Amino acid sequence: MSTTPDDIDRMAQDIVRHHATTFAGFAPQPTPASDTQEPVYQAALQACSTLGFIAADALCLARAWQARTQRTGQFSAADWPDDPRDFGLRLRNGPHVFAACPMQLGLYAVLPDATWVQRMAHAGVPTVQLRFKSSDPAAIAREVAAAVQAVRGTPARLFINDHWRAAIEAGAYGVHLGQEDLDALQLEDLQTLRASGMRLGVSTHGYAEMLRADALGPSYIALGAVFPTTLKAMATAPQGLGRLAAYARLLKSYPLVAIGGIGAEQFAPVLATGVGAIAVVRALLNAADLDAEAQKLMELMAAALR
Ligand SMILES: Cc1ncc(COP(=O)(O)OP(=O)(O)O)c(N)n1
Ligand SMILES: Cc1ncsc1CCOP(=O)(O)O
Ligand SMILES: [Mg+2]
Repeated sequence: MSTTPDDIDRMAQDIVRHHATTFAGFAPQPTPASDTQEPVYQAALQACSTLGFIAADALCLARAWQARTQRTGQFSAADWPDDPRDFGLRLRNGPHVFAACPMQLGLYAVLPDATWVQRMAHAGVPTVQLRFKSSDPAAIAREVAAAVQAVRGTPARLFINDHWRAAIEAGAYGVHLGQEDLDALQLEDLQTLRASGMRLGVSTHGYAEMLRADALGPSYIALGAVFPTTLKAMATAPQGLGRLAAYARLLKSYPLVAIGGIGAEQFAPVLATGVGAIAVVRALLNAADLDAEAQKLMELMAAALR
């Protein structure tokens, strides 16, 4: 007996009913055109769009729902897909595998200059990032070299945001690149970066970007923005804790970093999703007593990961 459009609607409604609470707060999105007649795929595409996933992410989820149904021989509306096999993830088995970093990067301070990097590394923050926004090559080289010097003698791992050539030059621990940064990279650049032994962290904001990141075999994957942030204009809505938990289940074999709008009050619920690190900007930069705030955030992290 063939599946009718009403059957597909019923399956989609069943998915939405099971997951509406977890993924509450997102405006329904238009359902993208389906490139297959497969009923599970169509139902999942419709449901995930209703739940507010953007087209690129709803398509990934529909493929995964369909792949799992095929793999297990059973359609389940109740279980959100979170098996890497159903998404075709490579999990660091692909051709571009970057050097490993610890699963728990801990408190991750994203900082505007080398002076800040020095202060936070000496306060004991385990992971720091120089996020120095400049297009002046001499200023970039100077600041990156100063940041590398600033962490000397401390155990802090230093990631350089954006400026990957300067990071290689100065001998940083790793680099952090976003989706637009990846767009600007040639294959040879990726090869150069990997061959340098630098760790690579990649920003993601949903399923399609997570799949793109996974194909590179990065050292860690950043997930955000979890909550609204005023620090950076985001192209995607704040993802919230429900999505963050689903992303963390799917990517549990990677070191994961949550970022965006996270302050002390959110540390426990964010860490409960399974991520091993929280990246913060304003929570540190706006603190009245910087060193005390860094200690407090590190203690919150240790308590939650204990
Ligand atoms: C840990 C971490 N996560 C995300 C970002 C953002 O990177 P990107 O999307 O490239 O944006 P810019 O920071 O370059 O404006 C980050 N820097 N660090
Ligand atoms: C750089 C960046 N990328 C995603 S959110 C963000 C800013 C996070 O800043 P804050 O912790 O102050 O919200
Ligand atoms: Mg960037």
